[in-house]
Amino acid sequence: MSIVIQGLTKAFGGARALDGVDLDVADGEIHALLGPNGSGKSTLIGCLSGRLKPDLGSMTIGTESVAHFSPREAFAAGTAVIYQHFTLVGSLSVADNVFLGAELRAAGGRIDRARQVSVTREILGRIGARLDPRTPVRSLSVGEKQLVEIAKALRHDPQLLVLDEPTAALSELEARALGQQLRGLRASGLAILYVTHLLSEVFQIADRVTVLRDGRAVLHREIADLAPRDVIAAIAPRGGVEVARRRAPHLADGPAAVSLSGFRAPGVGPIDLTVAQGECVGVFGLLGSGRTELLEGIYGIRGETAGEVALSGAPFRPRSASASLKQGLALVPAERGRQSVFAAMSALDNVLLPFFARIGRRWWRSRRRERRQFADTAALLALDPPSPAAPAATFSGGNQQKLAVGRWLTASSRAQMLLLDDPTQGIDVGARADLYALVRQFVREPGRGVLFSSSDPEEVMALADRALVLARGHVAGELRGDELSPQALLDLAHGHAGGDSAPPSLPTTDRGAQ
Ligand SMILES: Nc1ncnc2c1ncn2[C@@H]1O[C@H](COP(=O)(O)OP(=O)(O)OP(=O)(O)O)[C@@H](O)[C@H]1O
Repeated sequence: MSIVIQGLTKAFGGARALDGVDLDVADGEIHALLGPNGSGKSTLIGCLSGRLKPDLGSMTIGTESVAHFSPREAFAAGTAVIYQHFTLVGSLSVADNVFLGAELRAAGGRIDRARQVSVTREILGRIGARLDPRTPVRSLSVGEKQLVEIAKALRHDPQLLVLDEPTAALSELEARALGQQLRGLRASGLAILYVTHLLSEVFQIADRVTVLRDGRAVLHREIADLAPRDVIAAIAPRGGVEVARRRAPHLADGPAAVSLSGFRAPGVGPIDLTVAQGECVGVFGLLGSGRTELLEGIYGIRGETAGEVALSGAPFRPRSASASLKQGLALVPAERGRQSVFAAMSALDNVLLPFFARIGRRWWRSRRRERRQFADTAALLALDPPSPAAPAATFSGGNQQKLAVGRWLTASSRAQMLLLDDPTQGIDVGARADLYALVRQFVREPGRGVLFSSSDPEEVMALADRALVLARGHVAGELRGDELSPQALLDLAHGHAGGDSAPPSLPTTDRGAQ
């Protein structure tokens, strides 16, 4: 048994993020760790990596059993963690990144670049990655950077490799390739703990699964003995999003909430598109298809745009976030951490931010009303913890995303046209269903429209009335009514015109089917 965790307990203030968790990962096993947002997954990784000190319990890696690790001890014991956010230096080569801080030196103290390149090539070969170790990291795709992170971890011959939502930013093909590489590593005897929200991945690559809820392990079983619905039931007893659950599309023929004609922004266009009032339109595309560029272009934060845009019939020129907000056009960007959540501000301030913009610098604020508004949003989104005063930084990743999206869906929202870029990244299956319901409720109010982007066909199926498919910055097609299916979305996104020329084995997507 390579790693055994027993009775791991960790509280923040009075709240137990981990409450007596037992978990073991065998050599040569891929063990999936799932659970709703805020269930303790990152806390558990923090304890394994030495970033956090558990209050109780023990961790045994190999033969060494400890109550807590320092980061250095965790590393020495053979734990390597790969986070969602890369730790690479763009200006350095792949090999220099792999050896950063632990350079190989030739006699005389000079860095032995030739040896670094050959060792890196050998490690990359081990995971089947065809990458030149001399390439600067900045010119690599997201998927390739992920491989460099893995190579960097493997250089230290870890016993346990922990991956924290590794496919969140990957395209479908990259995610599939990563799956294969991990299977290769499993065959070499490595223990792998794989944190994800995507059930499709779990069923494709994991041997066993542990589900955490409220800091406790509520399911711990061989994957072969489970069906997806068993795992969903463990994560979200109230009910999660099921595969291709399709609502009746709203066939909007009312006035336009937003219309684009010959619209171009850097990396995308020309696009002709109308989102009618009352309509929720999905922009589907793989990574690099131009979906983020389109949304940010309309919002006015992508540099020069061309073509015509109208908001509720009135001509509009995208130029800045503040100008857009004034016109009732709001964007929730894809990278919440960097762009839209104010880490040091309280949860309440984060959610009610648009409302404050409206009342400006007025001295008067009704704390009671604010708290009520916050409580409504928190309840609707199952925010965990639902505490208004807690700084956003103390919320789990998925709960921060709820703050970012929830702020525009509150009763106080002044947004009429909402642009949502990959809105459920990092959000668990239960909260995802809540969020979809809220977006639909938002768009039912008079005059409103939603344009969202996604790389998950199931998300488009669940949320969109109609879908625009982008590929390489251009419109590959539009799907509505019965034409809209996961296969049709993927076919168009991959540049296949018809269903009979489908790309090989399609169940995987970069966000996965739920
Ligand atoms: N530094 C901190 N201070 C206070 N509370 C914290 C801190 N870090 C985590 N928590 C709380 O601990 C609980 C577990 O959070 P954790 O980040 O481990 O969840 P998670 O399962 O990784 O969630 P997600 O799927 O959203 O990433 C949450 O209630 C969170 O708010």
